[in-house]
Amino acid sequence: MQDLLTRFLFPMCPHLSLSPPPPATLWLLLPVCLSVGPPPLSEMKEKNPWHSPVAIIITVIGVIVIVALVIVAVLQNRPLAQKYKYGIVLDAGSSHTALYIYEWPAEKDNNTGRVEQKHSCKVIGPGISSYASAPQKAGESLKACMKEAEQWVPVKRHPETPLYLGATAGMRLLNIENSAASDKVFEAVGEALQKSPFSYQGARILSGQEEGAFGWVTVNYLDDRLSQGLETTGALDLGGASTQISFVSDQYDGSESPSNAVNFRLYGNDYELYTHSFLCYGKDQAQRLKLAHQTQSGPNAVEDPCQHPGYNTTKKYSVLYDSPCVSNRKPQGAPATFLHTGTGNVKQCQDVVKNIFNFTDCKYSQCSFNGVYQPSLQGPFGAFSAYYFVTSFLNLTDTSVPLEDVRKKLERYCATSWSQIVQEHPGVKEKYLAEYCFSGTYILTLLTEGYNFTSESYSNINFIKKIKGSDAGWTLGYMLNLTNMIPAEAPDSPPLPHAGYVSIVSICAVVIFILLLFSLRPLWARHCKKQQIV
Ligand SMILES: O=c1[nH]cnc2c1ncn2[C@@H]1O[C@H](COP(=O)(O)OP(=O)(O)O)[C@@H](O)[C@H]1O
Ligand SMILES: [Ca+2]
Repeated sequence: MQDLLTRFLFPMCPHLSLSPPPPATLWLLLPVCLSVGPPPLSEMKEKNPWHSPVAIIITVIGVIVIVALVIVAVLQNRPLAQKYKYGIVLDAGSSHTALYIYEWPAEKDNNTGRVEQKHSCKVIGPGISSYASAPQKAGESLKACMKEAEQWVPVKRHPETPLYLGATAGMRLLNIENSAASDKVFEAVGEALQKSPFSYQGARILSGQEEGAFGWVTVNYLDDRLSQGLETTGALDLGGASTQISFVSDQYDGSESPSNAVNFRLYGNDYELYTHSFLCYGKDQAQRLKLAHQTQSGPNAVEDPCQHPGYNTTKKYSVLYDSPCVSNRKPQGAPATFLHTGTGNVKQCQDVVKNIFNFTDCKYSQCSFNGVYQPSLQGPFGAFSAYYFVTSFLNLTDTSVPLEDVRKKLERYCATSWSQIVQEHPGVKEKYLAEYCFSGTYILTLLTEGYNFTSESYSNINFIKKIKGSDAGWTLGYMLNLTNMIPAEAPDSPPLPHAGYVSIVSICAVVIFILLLFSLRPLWARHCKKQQIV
């Protein structure tokens, strides 16, 4: 460009200098060149054309315009001090409650992948359904985490921050068992949350379908699959009282078993999701189902292949049967307690676990278990919550390891004596330690026999806890839905990023300026000639 100027424009005004100026000053000389004609020959020696008022004014204006253009371009593109919005969701699960704080840039709500988990807080104590006989305590238990949330959300954002509480299978079961008690727990929890400075939006029980579908939304949102219209990931959630499976299958259009269909239109794409929640098939209730089955044959003692050899505990029948999942199976004339001992045999454990599933009744073209329709599995799956806790403890999260090797590893673990297990894991709660052998076996049985994962499709499962720093679970999907943060249609975006737009406008301005100079060239040539003649 500068070369062009030197070769074509500068010679137009030979009166300005005998030799071309350095390239950097060429641009500044242009307006001067244009504004001042060559002075009469008589004046050439005494009057410097640079001192003409018109030249000075035009030079100053030119410089101001260029500087303004650069400032505008720079200011427009500087990273803005980001403002954030917040949302809080309490996951009132059967075993415990957890609080999640989400954060997203205030101006860009609609952009996918923008909402992130800022903080989480684990409520001390059991799940809210365990407070049926003392509901006030359910409300009190949340206070510490609510105080923590007040520290994490900036004070000026408190009144506009929505706060939701969603309860899952623990409260579903309490509601079945004693709906008055469940109402009282919600009352107490509502009272406690209303006292917080946040915008409390209510507490309710999620349906199993919602729990499954919002888990699927979370996983796919965090993976940016929804906004980009990519193939989706299925979601497998294992809780304490229920378990969910959700995925998109080409085979499923909702016509067979419509009750399993959830339809979404997200970012301009339609999704027909298959989802099912199995109440009582979370790992804690599944353990009860299994024990209920085992106690049928001999009510005084249970020799359990799913417990480690040397495990020996006395358990209360009243505790085991205190759940609608098993309450109708209590053996007649059962004693108050039974002796629970371990033999540590995975193959036998698998057989006992299989007893809690019904694989025979199916009125559809195909089923998972208990007569529930399930289309053929498709695509990758993210398995979270207790799927992750158990497989990570057992070092079984690597699904590229053949299923046979996974089973062998589990066999060795279960056959280890209880005293050795306790000794090797001093920091792990005994409640969890006592159940990993069962939970590992249950997970493998549920996946392979229940959902029909094969040795090949098993490797499509990813055991995950977090995706890009946010926990996998239903809470984020629930909040995105309630705050309308995922648009049904893809948001229109400008064809060019801002920096590109500014650059192109600047280049165009310069090109137009140069073309203008070229078009004026003959005029100037004539003008210069005239001056010389005079
Ligand atoms: O560190 C852990 N190790 C093993 N299991 C865990 C750990 N933390 C949580 N869990 C289990 O994860 C499950 C979480 O279930 P949740 O309380 O969400 O029930 P829900 O989803 O059925 O309502 C429970 O079975 C709980 O015992
Ligand atoms: Ca859960």
